[in-house]
Amino acid sequence: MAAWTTSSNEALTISLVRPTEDKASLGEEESYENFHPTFTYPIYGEEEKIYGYEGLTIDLRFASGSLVPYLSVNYSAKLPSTSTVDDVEGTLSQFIPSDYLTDETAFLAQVEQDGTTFKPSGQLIHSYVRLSPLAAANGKGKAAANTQQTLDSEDANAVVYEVYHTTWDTPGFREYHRRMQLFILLYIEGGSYINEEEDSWEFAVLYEKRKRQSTPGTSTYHFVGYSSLYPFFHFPESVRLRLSQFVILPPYQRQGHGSELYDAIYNYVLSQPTITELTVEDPAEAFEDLRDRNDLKMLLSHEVFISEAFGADTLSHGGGRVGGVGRAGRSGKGGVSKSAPGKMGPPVDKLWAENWRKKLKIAGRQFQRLIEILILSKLDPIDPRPMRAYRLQVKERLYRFNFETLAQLEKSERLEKLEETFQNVCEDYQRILSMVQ
Ligand SMILES: CC(=O)SCCNC(=O)CCNC(=O)[C@H](O)C(C)(C)COP(=O)(O)OP(=O)(O)OC[C@H]1O[C@@H](n2cnc3c(N)ncnc32)[C@H](O)[C@@H]1OP(=O)(O)O
Repeated sequence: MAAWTTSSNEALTISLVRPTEDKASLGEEESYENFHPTFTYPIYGEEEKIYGYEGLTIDLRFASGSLVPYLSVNYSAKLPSTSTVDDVEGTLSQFIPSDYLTDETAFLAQVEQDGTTFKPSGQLIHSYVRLSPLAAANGKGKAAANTQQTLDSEDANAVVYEVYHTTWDTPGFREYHRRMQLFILLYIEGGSYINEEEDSWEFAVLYEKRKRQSTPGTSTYHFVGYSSLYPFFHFPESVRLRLSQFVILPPYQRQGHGSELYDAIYNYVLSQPTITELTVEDPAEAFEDLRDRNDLKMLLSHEVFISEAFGADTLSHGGGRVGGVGRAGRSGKGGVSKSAPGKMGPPVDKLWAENWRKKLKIAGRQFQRLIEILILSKLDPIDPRPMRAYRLQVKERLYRFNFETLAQLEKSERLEKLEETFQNVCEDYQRILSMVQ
């Protein structure tokens, strides 16, 4: 039986294919082809196994910009068709647009055409510049690599990345979304397709933009990842934007692109007067880390917030930073006297915190956690009074959050459980703090 059984995660390879000219300018370390999915259970079943083939390969390629798909299923031997032999192409085809290509020549022609015709649709909301992986590997522009923000987009070694905001009304976007949504199934545990009938969905799509050597002044675009966002309307006219799905494709992961996409969405939320809050639906652990890290960096670089939080002279002592972290900082020094005590306590001034939470449009529980993390970063563990106040503040939140479970326990058990949870939370906060150092 094992000989005829193949892991669907291993059999399926994904490629993002660029036009020949754009491929030629890539370095060896830049590979956008032949990577694997993390999950295929939504397609091939819980076991992620395909039965009935030997030497099975499922070659799923996408034109790197337009994401036009090409599918080719190959094998060295196949059992006679029975109900137990899987229909590899038939099964996968239910999850991709029906007009996928199976003719390689037609696909490669589409890829070449992409080079001159494909442009992202929607509204440009954010762009940033990175040193190209080739230049970084060759040690060019080392200084620029360390201070990405200062790299000029016109620099020959620069690659620009752009984030576009779209809705279903964006021309051509419905078709585009049908091509990219497969990545949600392949990379997000528990991910599923969103309902196209719901009109309100919004999206933020991230592209790499490369200059074309042969035609100065022109660029090609390559898909990096995206996020889907759902606005919940609240009476009378405010909106909570819920980040629902978020994916950066494997060749682009762990290079800071997820952080840029998240920041782009957050800044979009700040710029929209009707949106009051950014919330996140059921975040995966890796995404929680990304969110915590970016939210903390934002707070630490906010001079007014930090000076109010920890006292007016915090900044002059560099105290807004945790272990020396923090960007150049936001401008503005508002109304804090030199001797003003910090509002963080502990315990934190709740009214003050709630005003900042609203201003910064961060969801309630997330903001409470961020405040707790920041307080912990300043606490002297051997000073008993603030330690006690901190423990009570955190435990009060934990108690409310876990009320149903805790209320069923005996008092002594409850206290023990709360203390244990508190210790775990502090440990996790220390881990998060070490990520922003
Ligand atoms: C609500 C939801 O949808 S939850 C589901 C989230 N999505 C998924 O799980 C799908 C699969 N995973 C992914 O799509 C991605 O891995 C994400 C979204 C989780 C993270 O995106 P990434 O682009 O990899 O994140 P980013 O690069 O910004 O940060 C990740 C790491 O890269 C590091 N990093 C940041 N900037 C750079 C840089 N310039 N160069 C190198 N590494 C960097 C960070 O330190 C971080 O490392 P750490 O995780 O060890 O602390």
